Amino acid sequence: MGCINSKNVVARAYSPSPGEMVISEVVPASSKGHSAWLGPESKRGSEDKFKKHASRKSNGSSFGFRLGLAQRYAEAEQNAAGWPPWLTGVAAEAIQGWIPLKADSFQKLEKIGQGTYSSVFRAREVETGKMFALKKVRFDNLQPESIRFMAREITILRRLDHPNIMKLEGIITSRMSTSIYLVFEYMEHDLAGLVSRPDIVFSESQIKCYMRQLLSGLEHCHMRGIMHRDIKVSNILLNNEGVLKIGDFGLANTISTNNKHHLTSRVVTLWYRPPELLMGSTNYGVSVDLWSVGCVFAELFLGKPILKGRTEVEQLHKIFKLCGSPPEEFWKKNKLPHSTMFKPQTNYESSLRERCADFPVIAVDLLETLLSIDPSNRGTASSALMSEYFNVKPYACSPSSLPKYPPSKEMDVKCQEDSSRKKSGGKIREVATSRRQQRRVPKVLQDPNNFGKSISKENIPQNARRDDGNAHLTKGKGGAMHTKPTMDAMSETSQIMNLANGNGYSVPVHPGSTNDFTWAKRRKQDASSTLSDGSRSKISALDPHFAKGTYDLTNQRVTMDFDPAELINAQVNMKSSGEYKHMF
Ligand SMILES: Nc1ncnc2c1ncn2[C@@H]1O[C@H](COP(=O)(O)OP(=O)(O)OP(=O)(O)O)[C@@H](O)[C@H]1O
Repeated sequence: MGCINSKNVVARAYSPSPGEMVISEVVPASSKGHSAWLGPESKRGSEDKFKKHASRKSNGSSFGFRLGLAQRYAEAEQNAAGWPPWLTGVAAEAIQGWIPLKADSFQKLEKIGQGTYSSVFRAREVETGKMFALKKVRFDNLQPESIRFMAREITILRRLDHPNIMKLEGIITSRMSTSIYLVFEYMEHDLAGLVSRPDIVFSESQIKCYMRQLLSGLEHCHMRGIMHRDIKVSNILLNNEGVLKIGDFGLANTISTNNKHHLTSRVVTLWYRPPELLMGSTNYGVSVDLWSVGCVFAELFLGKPILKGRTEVEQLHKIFKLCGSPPEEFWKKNKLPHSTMFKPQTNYESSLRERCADFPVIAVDLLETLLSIDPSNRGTASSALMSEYFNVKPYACSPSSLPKYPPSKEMDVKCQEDSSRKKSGGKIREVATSRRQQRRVPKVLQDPNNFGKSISKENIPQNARRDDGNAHLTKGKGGAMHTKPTMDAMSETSQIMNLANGNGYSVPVHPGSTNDFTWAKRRKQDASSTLSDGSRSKISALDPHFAKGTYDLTNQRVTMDFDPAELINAQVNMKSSGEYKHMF
């Protein structure tokens, strides 16, 4: 093993062929360079050793022993490179061939993004002055499943290499650290920020330009066997050169080719979630992303989300009203877990063409395909790119001709909304308070350790709440009130537990909502309600039951048996221990 000095090195993954696990190389950041690195040589050394062990014909136990030794050797090598043992111990493949970047190589600037389970900061690389985005991912380093879940985002990002996919430049951590920052190129905007600006109206050729880039990035993901599972405007980033990149692979997963593996249906942010997931499908494919792309496409024209449900029931109701309720064959063919519960008694005709009367007809043709209730009718990213929409005038403009906007992010929009709310004062606060009270009543959380036993939000220990310590109900982008992440994650967990346990289905119903989904309300089996911020994804490494319902990249079933409240507790403690305070 060579001398290792991680200072000022960047870790880059080479372009693997489709489906191949990434083996990466590490190169010095600059010609001024710093000493040796854990480069191909040293990696090759360990691989050769491994092969030697593996190729020798020996009995099973001896092979297992040697394999264990090889893994330990690789782990020790990674620890020596500066990776923390809690990471190398459970997710060595995610960081294979890379060296951690050092925190003091970056000057942390302002916060530019607040995801449900991450905070994103703008940062300047000290040596080059170049801007980067640092995403601090929340997870619990004491829980292997939580680490593995977080590492999955890294492994997936390293599998991808395309101009329209956010590139992972490196990872900041250290042997002593309990946290991780993912280092990305800095992007000035996200599509949520641009779409919600009233002064920005996209032209047809601009929309085509964005859509072409979005579909190209997605085509690459799908061809590499990855489904994103959280396509939405705030996960679509843009730089000042007009280049669009798909970001946030926190919920991404590999495509299950043989349909043997059950995937979780608790993915994709509500407003962008396809009907099959709302109805509990567990053997879906890349078409879930195409539905979300359809929602984004419509939002580019409308300037606001096309399907803004406040609950899962309402979301599905809105979908059927817009796209038409599916024919009888659909229900027979798809056999979705909750179809009997969600099958509407009234048949709806599609109202998409009326609703999109102002869009170009050719755009609605593509939109109709993407927003097909039946996933098999949505086509693929490649077929969308080849559709007539892109082959008629006005053609897509070139990215470089797109106007330059002042930095606009989802977070900026939220801040503006917050400050204008504050300015407008008491009246709105009153309304908000009464809405909050209204919502608090039915919000009952299932104790994940005790099926059927309900615990109210107020009973959740203070220190199990998220470190931002904000009020638990805030106003979302679209104005809908929503619960804060911990509550979301825990309520999500309880629902998953309900389903997994065959406890029936807690149909989420918005109090006082007047939608005509009475058939769903009638089937409600308890008072639980999932009130979501439809613009936020909700599952993460802090939600063990998400991991439970999904597969890691080695297709191993993930099992977990710990209490999410404890897990969150542990994380709060970890944060307050201050080990990392010196860093930023
Ligand atoms: N490379 C980047 N450059 C600039 N801003 C970024 C970058 N990556 C993320 N952001 C900003 O941070 C926000 C949150 O990032 P991201 O979606 O990766 O986090 P998340 O926790 O998964 O969010 P969510 O819960 O909304 O899915 C983005 O919407 C975007 O505004």
